[in-house]
Amino acid sequence: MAPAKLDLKQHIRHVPDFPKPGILFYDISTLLAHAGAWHEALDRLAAALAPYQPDLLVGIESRGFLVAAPLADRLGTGFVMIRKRGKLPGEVIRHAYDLEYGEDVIEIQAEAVQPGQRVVVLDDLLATGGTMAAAVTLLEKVGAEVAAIGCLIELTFLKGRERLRVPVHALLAYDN
Ligand SMILES: O=P(O)(O)OC[C@H]1O[C@H](OP(=O)(O)OP(=O)(O)O)[C@H](O)[C@@H]1O
Ligand SMILES: Nc1ncnc2[nH]cnc12
Repeated sequence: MAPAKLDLKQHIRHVPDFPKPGILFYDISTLLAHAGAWHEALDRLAAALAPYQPDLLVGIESRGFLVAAPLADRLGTGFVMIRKRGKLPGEVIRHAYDLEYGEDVIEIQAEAVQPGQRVVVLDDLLATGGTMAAAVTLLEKVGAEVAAIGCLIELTFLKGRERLRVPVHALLAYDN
């Protein structure tokens, strides 16, 4: 008999009312802290994303770095950071996007991606999709071909996927 598949959801901690009242926070710290579960999560994401044959993996600050960097090593690709305003040295390309109140700015180093390179973008969690949609727009601005998106967790009830025009691979889905 094949061994039972590891239930990765058992390694996600749910923290009510963080960072504000009414928000249920899906904490990946417990997954990262468990060597076997983290290894398995990376294995599964690597298997889902390898077929896109990316030249580069892109991680979104900050928890996206934790996913993208080890995965890039697995897939034998380079790793590129998308960071919040003012964190990256040298020439940067930026994209400003609207939040519920105000705006946010993300940046990438101007030379990080060559026009036409295939990239896969990673984050820990897809909620409203605002962060990921902004990252895709920024990558398109620098001429990248965004082949796919990967994340550990998708909050399906927020319908973030509907804002994205590229295939999305989420390891774990939560509908509330
Ligand atoms: O789909 P969205 O509604 O845009 O939300 C998802 C984003 O929110 C969280 O990042 P956060 O801004 O909390 O930054 P962090 O990774 O540095 O904690 C998460 O890591 C995603 O990047
Ligand atoms: N509910 C949530 N849990 C963890 N990270 C998040 N980022 C956006 N929403 C989140």
